[in-house]
Amino acid sequence: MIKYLFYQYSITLSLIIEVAISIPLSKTFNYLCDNEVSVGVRVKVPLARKKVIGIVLAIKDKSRYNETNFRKKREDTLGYKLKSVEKVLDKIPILDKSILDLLFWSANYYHYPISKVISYTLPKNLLLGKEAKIKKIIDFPNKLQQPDFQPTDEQNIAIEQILKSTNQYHAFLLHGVTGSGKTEVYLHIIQSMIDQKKQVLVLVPEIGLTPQMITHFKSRLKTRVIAIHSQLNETQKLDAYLMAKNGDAGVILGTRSAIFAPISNFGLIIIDEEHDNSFKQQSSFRYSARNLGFIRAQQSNIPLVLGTATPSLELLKIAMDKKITRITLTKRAGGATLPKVSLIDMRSNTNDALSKILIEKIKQYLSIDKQVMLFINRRGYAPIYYCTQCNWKAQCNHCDSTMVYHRHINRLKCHHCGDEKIPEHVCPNCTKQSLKILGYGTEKLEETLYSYFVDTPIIRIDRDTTRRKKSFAQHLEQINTGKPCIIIGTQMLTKGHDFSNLAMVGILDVDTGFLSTNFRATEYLAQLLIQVSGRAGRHKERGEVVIQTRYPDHPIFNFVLSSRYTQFASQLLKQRLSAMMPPFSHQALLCANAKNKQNAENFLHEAAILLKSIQMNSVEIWGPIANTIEKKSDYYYFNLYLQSNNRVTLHQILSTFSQHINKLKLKNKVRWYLDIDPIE
Ligand SMILES: Nc1ncnc2c1ncn2[C@@H]1O[C@H](COP(=O)(O)OP(=O)(O)OP(=O)(O)O)[C@@H](O)[C@H]1O
Ligand SMILES: [Zn+2]
Repeated sequence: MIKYLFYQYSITLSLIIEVAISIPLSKTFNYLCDNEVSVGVRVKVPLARKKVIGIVLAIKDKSRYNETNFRKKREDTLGYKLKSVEKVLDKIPILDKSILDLLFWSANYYHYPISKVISYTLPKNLLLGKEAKIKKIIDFPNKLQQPDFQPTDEQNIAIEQILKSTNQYHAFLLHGVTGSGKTEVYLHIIQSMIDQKKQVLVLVPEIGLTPQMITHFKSRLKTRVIAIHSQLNETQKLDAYLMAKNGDAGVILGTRSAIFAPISNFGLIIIDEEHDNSFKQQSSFRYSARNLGFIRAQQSNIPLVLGTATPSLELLKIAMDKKITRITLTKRAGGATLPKVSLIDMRSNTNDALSKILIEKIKQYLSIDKQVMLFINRRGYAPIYYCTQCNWKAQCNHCDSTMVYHRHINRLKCHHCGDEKIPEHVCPNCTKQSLKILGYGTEKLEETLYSYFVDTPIIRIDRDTTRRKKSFAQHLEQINTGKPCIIIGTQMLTKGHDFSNLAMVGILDVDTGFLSTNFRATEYLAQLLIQVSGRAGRHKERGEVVIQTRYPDHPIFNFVLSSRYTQFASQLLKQRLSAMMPPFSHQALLCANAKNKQNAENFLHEAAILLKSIQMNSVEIWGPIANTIEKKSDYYYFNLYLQSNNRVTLHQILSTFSQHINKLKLKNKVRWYLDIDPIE
């Protein structure tokens, strides 16, 4: 009798639930569940012969079962027999409604399966079924340290204006010149949120910026500050996730993936260095954390502040359209002025990395105990290893690219696939002993500088010298002592850093930016030049910037020399408008790659035919076109571009396409992906 009652009880509670499982499958699965269950909790379910963890996405049938329709309901729409959930792992949902809304929105917009979106955004330990419990809570309270200055008038206006719009969606572009003290504005608005018991999410582009930003925030804010980024171990990741979720952390600071952090009492989102490309993920789930910032702020009905000295054309356009409020900080804080910028014409200079004028200037600044930074965006010793007799070049066997010589390991390395080899001694083509290196990378620059400045510390910061976990932080510490030194910096050093004794910046090699086929290259170059220049002279004495170039007549320099980024950007916007390119139109990219070149290209031909058959006026299709680097790691890459003035139409065509993609004959012979709002 007892058994019978139990049986009946469980029948009356059986529900059909939809579950997302973190396996590389795009679809979701239906299960029967006999227990109380809510959307967003984890469940353990049978799949094939395994037991796996999944997240409940929906309760599909709320009507409870009775014996008459019991048999019918145990099958799903395709007639498959449903299996039962083995265990419900959580009482409180791991993903609450607000975060699920964001994940569904993202899956839909990026045409990426919801199960994969979830497994990308959830800490691994949760996906493995571990208990949702904090192991080590971050220390609090912090030792506070107030600054010895008051906000400037411009900063005060910015703070007031933003604080007027709390408790509602409102997007602000905080456009402040380099060194204008945007961080100070952030700190004031964050503290005001904390006082109202709200949590704040802060996104920064570069992982290297997080430790110093965390220290700075901890010294100023009366709240627990936590970091979310890829260098945390799995326990730390779970702890951070849960501290954000349960409200223990007042500030959640992280790189792009932190946009998916669960936040219970959301008050504000800040995205620093909004223009930076690292907010767009360039593999698997190709989302833009900056664009999702807008969606998340709208869904949570809170303000969004995007700060930068060099706004992206996207943001300048929506500022023109009055969809975002632009606030400007026109002066450097604390009395500093913008640096003096000059050009050095390198056309008469042969192959030397450093012009004589630049070497003289470095000497001058070091002699008055200042620091100097040289920017070069190429790591390794030399980018080309070639034969002076027959012009043979060391190429990667797997990619369409030359191999870069790295002296400290005496290897040629491919920067695309990571392949390495010992350099040949004789030319493999003409067998002569006439092999040489050409060009400069950070390693060779370091060596050259040593020959001129024997006693000066040289700090090289690139991916090779910062591979170890704490090495970047150690280098920064050394710079922050303020002692005279020469810093060799790559892209990693361009953003956000505030070195108080850095007086001069030399920009050695940006000319490759003029040769790029990407229509955004000039925009990026202008941003890079202004950002790198912006590291000089941020405190008191005016700094100096010297740019070496073989294209001194390029119009971009007119603007950069006089720090007129906005005017330059408006010109670029006009060009984009007349060509109807983004941000005046919307793009998507279908990329296919395969070991067999023909398959990759033909798959896109098939795809183009399918897309054209969907009949959407106003969507243009171009391609297939071979990728700029056609072969990477033995795979051939081809692109098909879709463009439309109407975002909705573009997404409709992509949805229909996704539903019919199984019809494409070559589908299983290629790897393919969709990239929405591509930037490369
Ligand atoms: N009101 C102020 N008075 C004096 N100094 C200030 C003031 N506000 C900020 N500063 C100082 O000015 C320097 C630059 O500030 P911050 O790093 O925030 O600039 P930023 O706007 O983020 O620049 P970038 O875009 O180049 O990163 C910092 O050293 C900061 O302490
Ligand atoms: Zn390679």
